[in-house]
Amino acid sequence: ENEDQDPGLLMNFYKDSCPQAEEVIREQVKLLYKRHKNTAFSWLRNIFHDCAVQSCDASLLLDSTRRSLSEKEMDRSFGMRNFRYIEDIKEAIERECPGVVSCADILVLSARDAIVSLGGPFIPLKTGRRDGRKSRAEILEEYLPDHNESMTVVLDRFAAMGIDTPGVVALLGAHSVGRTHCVKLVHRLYPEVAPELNPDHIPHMLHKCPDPIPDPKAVQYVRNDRGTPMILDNNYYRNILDNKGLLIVDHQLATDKRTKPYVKKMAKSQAYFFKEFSRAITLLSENNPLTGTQGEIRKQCSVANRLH
Ligand code: HEM
Ligand SMILES: [Ca+2]
Ligand SMILES: [Ca+2]
Repeated sequence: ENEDQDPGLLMNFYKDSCPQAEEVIREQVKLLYKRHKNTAFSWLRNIFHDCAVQSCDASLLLDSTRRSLSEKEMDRSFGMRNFRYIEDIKEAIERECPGVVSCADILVLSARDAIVSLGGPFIPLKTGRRDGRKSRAEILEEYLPDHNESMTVVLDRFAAMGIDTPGVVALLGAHSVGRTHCVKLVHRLYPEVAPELNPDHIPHMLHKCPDPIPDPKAVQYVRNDRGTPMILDNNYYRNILDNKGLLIVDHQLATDKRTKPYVKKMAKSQAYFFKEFSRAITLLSENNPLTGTQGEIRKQCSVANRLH
């Protein structure tokens, strides 16, 4: 193993080994989006949950085994969905170039293409990531903030990846699409409604989450952005300034004096939001990857390769 020959991440890493790789992923993401719009939310959430937990190494995609618990089973991953469709993308790629393109790169590029499907910016991203061999479930909570985390902790966790305050504010803009299940919200509604919540938003939240202890099997949720639920735009910032943020972390983003100035700026300018979002997604996507001869190219995204 010669470390000097590892070029690390590169633009179009597969240009010789699998020239059609990025195109195949783009087509698959588009096809899946046509059939199931919410796949795009999942690809966007995946890049956070994989890359922020130590490395963009597709550890998130591994299923539980007899020996180890999957990251997907952890409470922080609550509500994550559509993992089986990542395998469809992987299978399409394997048909073209078997054993060449990592699940880690598929995860990152599917997020990139999902952002475009949702009306967000096109973000050029490097490739060349390799797949990790183990779940990081046991350390996941050290990296992923909880929904009611303090802004100090949130900013610290992102700063450790080189993502600054405007970058964090922009990334949380991902909550301009998708949904939040009632289990993550009822503590703001019962026994008393959180006083900071906008009174115009409360009846809707109570209607969607009528039980203080939601049945974990019932799919009860509130859309993150009632205005433009399917579009990645700066409406999220207007919502949170209007006290319509669903999670405590969303609300704090609009009130903490470190983040509020950027929230206001992004609420005013979609262009500024997109610029900061693109920069922060790039940093997130390059967090501590495995490259060169590290890790492996998984055959199937949900299981590590068998060693002989
Ligand atoms: C402090 C950081 C964050 C916290 C605490 C957080 C927490 C959450 C929670 C609790 C949900 C609701 C899950 C559910 O009930 O189904 C959610 C949804 C979502 N999050 Fe985050 N999040 C954070 C940052 C991010 C980032 C950085 C991204 C992407 C760049 C992201 C993308 C999403 C998306 C797209 C959804 C909707 C998923 C769907 O509808 O399937 N989040 N988040
Ligand atoms: Ca990971
Ligand atoms: Ca929106």
